[in-house]
Amino acid sequence: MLSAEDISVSLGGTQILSDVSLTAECGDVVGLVGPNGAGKTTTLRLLRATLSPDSGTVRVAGDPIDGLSSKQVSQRVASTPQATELSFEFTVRQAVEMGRTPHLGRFERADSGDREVVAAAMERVDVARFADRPVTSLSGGERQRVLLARALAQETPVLLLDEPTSNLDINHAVNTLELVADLAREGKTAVAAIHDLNLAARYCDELVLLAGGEVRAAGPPREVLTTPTLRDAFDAETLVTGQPATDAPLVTALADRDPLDRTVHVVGTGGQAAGALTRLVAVGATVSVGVVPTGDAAAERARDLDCEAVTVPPFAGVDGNSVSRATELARAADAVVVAGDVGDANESVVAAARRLVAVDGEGVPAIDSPRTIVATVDELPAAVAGVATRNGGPDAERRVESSKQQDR
Ligand SMILES: Nc1ncnc2c1ncn2[C@@H]1O[C@H](COP(=O)(O)OP(=O)(O)OP(=O)(O)O)[C@@H](O)[C@H]1O
Repeated sequence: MLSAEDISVSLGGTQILSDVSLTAECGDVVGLVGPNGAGKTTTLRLLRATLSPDSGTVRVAGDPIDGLSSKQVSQRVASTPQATELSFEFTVRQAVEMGRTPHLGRFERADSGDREVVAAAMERVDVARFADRPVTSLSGGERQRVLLARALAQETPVLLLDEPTSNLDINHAVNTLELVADLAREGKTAVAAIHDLNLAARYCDELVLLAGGEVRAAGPPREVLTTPTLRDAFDAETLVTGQPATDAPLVTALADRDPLDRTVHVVGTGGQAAGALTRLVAVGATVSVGVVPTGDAAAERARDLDCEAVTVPPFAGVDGNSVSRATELARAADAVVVAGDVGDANESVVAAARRLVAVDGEGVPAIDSPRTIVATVDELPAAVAGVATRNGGPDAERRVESSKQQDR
C-alpha cells in the first residue's frame, strides 16, 4: 500500500504541489490525470523518494519513505520514467537486468534465478525478441516497454508509471494497461500518470485529478470524469458519455471555446436536440433545455454537459410547474432553439421566445414564423449570434442604451 498525506513541494521558488493526498491500496491501479504541468510527474517523484516534500508524508506499506534507505525504497517501489531515453549502449537484456540490482549485494552477480526473472519480465511485455539488440536501436515505444520490463524485473509490490502508453500504438497501449491491471489483480499496487482520459477511465480503479498542483477530484473514474470537474481542471468543454465496450466513462473533448456569450434555451427532443445542445455548449453558450421527458436523448445529453434540463417523467404529461420554468428560461434566453419534435406541450415555451432559431429538420414547419430563422446544427452558433444581435439582442440593446445616453 502506498499513500501520500498532504504533500507540498516548491521547486525553484514556485509552489508545485499543495497538500496532495492519495492512497493506493494493494490490487489498485490509481491513475494520475490532469493537464500539462499539473504536477503528475512531480507527485510520482515524491512517491519514489527522488524528491522530498517540504511538508507531508509518503508511506509505503505503512512506513514513512524518508526513513528507508534508497535500496529499501527500490526493493519496494519500481518506476518507469516518462523519458524513454536510455543513453548507454546496453542490450535490452542488460537494461532489464538492471532491475535486479536492488536484490543483489554490492559485487554479487546475477544468478540463474535472476536470469529467469529477467526472461519472464521480457516475455511479459513482449520485448524478448529484442533481447540482444542495443536499446538505442529500438523505437520509442519499444524502449518504453523495455523500461516496463526493467520495472517488472525489480519485483516490487509498488509500480509507478509515468505515461506508460504515451509512445505506444493502440494495441501495445491496451496490452500494457491490461498487464498493469493483471499485475494489480496479482496484488501489486500501481500508480500511473496517464494523459489519455479514456484509457485511464478504462483501466484505473481510482483516479486522482490534479490541476495547478492541487487535487481537484479523486475517486472512481465515473465520479472524477465529469463535465464540471474537467472544465475546472482543463478549462475545456467535454462531453462525457459511456465507452461502448466497457462501462467506463468516455470523454470527448469539444472544440476550443470561441465564447458565444449568449444564453440559449433549447426546445425539442431526441438526437437533434441533443446535437444542438452539444454544439452550443462547445462554443461556450449557456444552454438549458425543456420541457423534455426524462431519459430522452436531449435530457441525457444535458446531464452529461451539466446544463439545466426541465424534465417530466415519460408519458406523465406536462405539469404546470415544468412549463412555467421552461417558459421562464425561454423568455430570459437570448435565443430559443427548436430542434426535433417539440410537442404541443411546449407551445407556450416556444411562444415566449424573443428570437427563434429552428434546426433544419422535421420539426421546422410546425413553428415556422417570420421570427424564425432556420439553420443546420453546424450553423447554430452563427445563427444564434446573428439573431441575438441583428434582431435586437443584447448587443443591439446595449447599442440602443448607449445611444440613448448620448442623446441625453
Ligand atoms: N525543477 C523545477 N523548477 C521549477 N519548476 C519545475 C521544476 N520541475 C517541474 N517544475 C514545474 O512544475 C510543474 C509541474 O510539473 P510536472 O512535470 O509535475 O507536471 P505534469 O503534470 O507531469 O505535466 P505533463 O503532463 O506536461 O508531463 C510544471 O509547471 C513544471 O514546469
